Amino acid sequence: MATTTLPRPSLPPSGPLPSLPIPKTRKSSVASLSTPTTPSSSTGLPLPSRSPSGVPSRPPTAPSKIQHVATSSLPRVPQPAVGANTPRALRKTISIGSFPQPPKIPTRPGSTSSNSPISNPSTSPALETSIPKTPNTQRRSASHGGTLKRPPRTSSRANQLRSFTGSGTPSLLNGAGAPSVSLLDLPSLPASRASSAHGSYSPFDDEEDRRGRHRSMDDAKSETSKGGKDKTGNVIVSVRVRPDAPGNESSKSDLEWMVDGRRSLISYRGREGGEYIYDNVFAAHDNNSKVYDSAAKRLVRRVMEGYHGTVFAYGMTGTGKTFSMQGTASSPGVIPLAITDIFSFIRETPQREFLLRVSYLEIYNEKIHDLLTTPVAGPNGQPTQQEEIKLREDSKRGVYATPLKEEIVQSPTQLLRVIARGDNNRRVAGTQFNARSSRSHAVVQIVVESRERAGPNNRAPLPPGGVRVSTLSLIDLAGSERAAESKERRTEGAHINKSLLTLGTVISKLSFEKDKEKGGPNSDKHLPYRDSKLTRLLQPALQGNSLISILCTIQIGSAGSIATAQNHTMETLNTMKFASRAKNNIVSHAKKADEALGDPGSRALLDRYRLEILDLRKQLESQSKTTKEKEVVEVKEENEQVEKAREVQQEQRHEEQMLEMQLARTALKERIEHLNRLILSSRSLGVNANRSFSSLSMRNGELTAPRSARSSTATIDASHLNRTSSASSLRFSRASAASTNLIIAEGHEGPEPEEEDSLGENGDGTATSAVQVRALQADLADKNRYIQTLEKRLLQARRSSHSRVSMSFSPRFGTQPTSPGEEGSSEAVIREKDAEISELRARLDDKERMLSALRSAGRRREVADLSLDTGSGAHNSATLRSSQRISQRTSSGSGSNTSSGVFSNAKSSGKSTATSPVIGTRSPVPSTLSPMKRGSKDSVTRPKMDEMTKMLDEMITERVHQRSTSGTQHRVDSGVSVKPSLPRSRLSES
Ligand SMILES: Nc1ncnc2c1ncn2[C@@H]1O[C@H](COP(=O)(O)OP(=O)(O)OP(=O)(O)O)[C@@H](O)[C@H]1O
Repeated sequence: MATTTLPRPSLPPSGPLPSLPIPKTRKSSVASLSTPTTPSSSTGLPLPSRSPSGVPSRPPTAPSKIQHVATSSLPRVPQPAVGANTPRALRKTISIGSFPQPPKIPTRPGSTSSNSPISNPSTSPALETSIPKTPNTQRRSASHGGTLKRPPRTSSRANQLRSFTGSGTPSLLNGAGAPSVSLLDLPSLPASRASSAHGSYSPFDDEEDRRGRHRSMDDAKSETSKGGKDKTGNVIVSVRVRPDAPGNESSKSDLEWMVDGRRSLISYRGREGGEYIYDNVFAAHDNNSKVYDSAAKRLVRRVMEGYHGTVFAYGMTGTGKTFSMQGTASSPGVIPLAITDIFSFIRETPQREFLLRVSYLEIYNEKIHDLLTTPVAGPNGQPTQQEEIKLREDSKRGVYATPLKEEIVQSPTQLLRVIARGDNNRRVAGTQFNARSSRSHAVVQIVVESRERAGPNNRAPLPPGGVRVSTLSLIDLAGSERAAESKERRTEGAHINKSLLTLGTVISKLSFEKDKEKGGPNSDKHLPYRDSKLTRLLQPALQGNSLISILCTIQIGSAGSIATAQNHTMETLNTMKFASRAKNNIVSHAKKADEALGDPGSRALLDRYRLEILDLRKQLESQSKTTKEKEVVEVKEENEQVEKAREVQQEQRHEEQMLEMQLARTALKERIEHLNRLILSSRSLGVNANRSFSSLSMRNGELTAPRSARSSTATIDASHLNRTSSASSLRFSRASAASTNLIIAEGHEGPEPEEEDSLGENGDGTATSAVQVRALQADLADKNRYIQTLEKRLLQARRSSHSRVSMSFSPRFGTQPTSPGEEGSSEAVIREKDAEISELRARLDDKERMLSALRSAGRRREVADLSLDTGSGAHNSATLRSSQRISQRTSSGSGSNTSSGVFSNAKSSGKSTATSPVIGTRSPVPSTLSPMKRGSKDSVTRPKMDEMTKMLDEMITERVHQRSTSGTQHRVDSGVSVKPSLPRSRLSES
């Protein structure tokens, strides 16, 4: 027979999640939820009545009756007392309605309920000898021809296989058990039919389910009142009969079986025949939905409420275990329907929050494989070996496989996909009995975490109450099978059989546990959980920590051949016995899982995630806070920086401005001081040595003679008209005008320095000083104005180079100081001014020298005059002096109007009618001097005067020539317009 092993897809493995825990609270009590079961009552299952030899008894005439009785109207038949010593007599059933009520089954020989009409295969004397052999012994026997007798053929197959719908027999699964005993009979939340994945639910089912439950409970009550069987309650054992393959002829053996689903009874009339009553019996036509509803639905709901639950399918290969657990698209099995219910429950329980994680493993050839982890291809292309998964045990988690991948799921579809992925990875192969036989035990574990949802007013970090963690294990066992043809199949089969045998053995020996509790003779018997991975993994459940639902699948059809029929019968009987032992021996003390209170180290992801979420939220908040603060700080800093920069800029600008101002002020002050110094020295020079020439002033950059000086000069001129030649005066005037830019009238006879001095010294000295002071003041005012003008120009020059100067002085920009050229322009102006001042000083010096020369010439002339005018000239001189004094007095009193004073004085004397000697105009010879006098005087002194004048003229001309050259040069160089007060025409003349 060709066998194929489905290849596993090579997907990258994902990191394993924490392994699934299996709580191990073997000795926990469920007193609060269910009344303790006594050993006798815990055996609960009505088992087939057996003959003393151990062969189940069967009613000899039942089949013929069964087929004619309507199941709905079946009356209950009084239950015969069957005990260990009950004679092996088949219960005679006239009709289904006459089937007896399920008897109480004695748990062990000598038990108080040993009068149960149905004996326990594992404990009844009839089975004492056979049970140790089962299942392997029996299988071995069967494979060697079988030890079981062939049941007598009593009826036709059609009649025998007739099953009865409706559940007249009390069972835990269908809710018929005593409500106070079975957790699985506790009222559950109404089923959410609408949530069924494939619409397998219907209102009819609901109604039927309710009716069935009510009916069953009534039955249970009546049974209890009748002293009927007790049940373990938390363990549900169901048997499902697989329909025969279409086209198979019915064999005689088929007719020996009778399946009564309504009463959860299977009757076998062959050898070792009898009646087997379970919690549920599903006939061939029962669909997966019914199987789930009756065998697993309540268990799943209990799991959602916090109990651990285990559902597993057990049976011979090809009998429909996988079909029952997984189902098909049109008929979903226990696993998909459980998933649907899980999410329905979550939807119906808004007061709690849930977290689901799922793992999927298989035990293949006694090795555990993670079906959710896909092996990765190694360097040689071959898939790398998966890390070995081991079973571990600790007090908190019980027995668990590690490392095992767990996936958190959030929807039924997601969960179904995960499981489908695991199914794809499961090892299946074709065998003699199943084209797609599961070669491994597959365990789906769904861990349900739940906790009370926090109310809107709850401000605690975690919701009140802890996290409850429960586990739903859905196990599809590999089928027991006979030796296969291929070595691989044989090896697989050997492992499968071995593990199943161990499971059977453990379950068989579970009765010893009861003994232990009671201190019975078998209390020291060892339970070989560790003999197989399967039993080791199931240990917590088998020890009673979990609600258990066992679905045993059988096939009673002959499949066409006698050999097959024989084989089937033996296997079916073995399976049925296994189911009976499980029902009788497994005691579940399942209780709700404790709520782990906010333990971060606990395996409850809900708590860990909650705490992590809290932590992350805090981090996020602090981060966003920090970010905000940072942003604020950054903005602040930016603003501050901008503000600072602005302030710095402003400060720098201010500093620059201040510096500039300071510089300008300093420069101006210095300049003023310098100029003042210069002025002072110039004034002092003028006052002390050059009184007449110090009165030179500058108006608007032009050197002019102050009026006082002019007037005095005019006066002097007038007084000296008779003594100076017009030519020399003219020459002097021209020379001095050229050298000093004085505006002196052409033709004006130069002043008589001696006379002037004598006027000051010998005449009205006070008046002379006042005139000089005024002249100096005017001169000073002129100079100040000139300085102001210069300062203004300096300021303008500074302003024009403002930005460059700022840059040069700004430390921020680090630029170089102002270029020498720019600075030079200011300096040039200053230099120029200095030069001008120097020039002026030089001119003053010249004038001084000229004055000295004139004075000495005057003295010499005076000496000459004195020598000539002996006696006669004294009167004229005195008169002249007198008139000069008057004139001087008048001029000093009139101030600026000196000339007019002079003229008025001249008019009053009646000596002068000539034009006034206005400075700046050619002044005619004063008329005060008579021509005769002048002529006589000139004739005497002319040679001397001419000589002196000539000498002076030469000196002045030379000097003027030098100065004019240098002055012109200066003016050209500096560009400063120092206009000569003399008109150009006159200058050119000079
Ligand atoms: N109740 C049923 N109704 C219809 N078909 C069924 C039923 N039970 C089983 N079958 C069919 O029988 C065949 C074998 O069933 P399945 O593979 O579920 O057996 P198994 O017990 O899982 O076998 P194995 O132990 O070898 O895996 C399948 O084709 C399945 O569809």
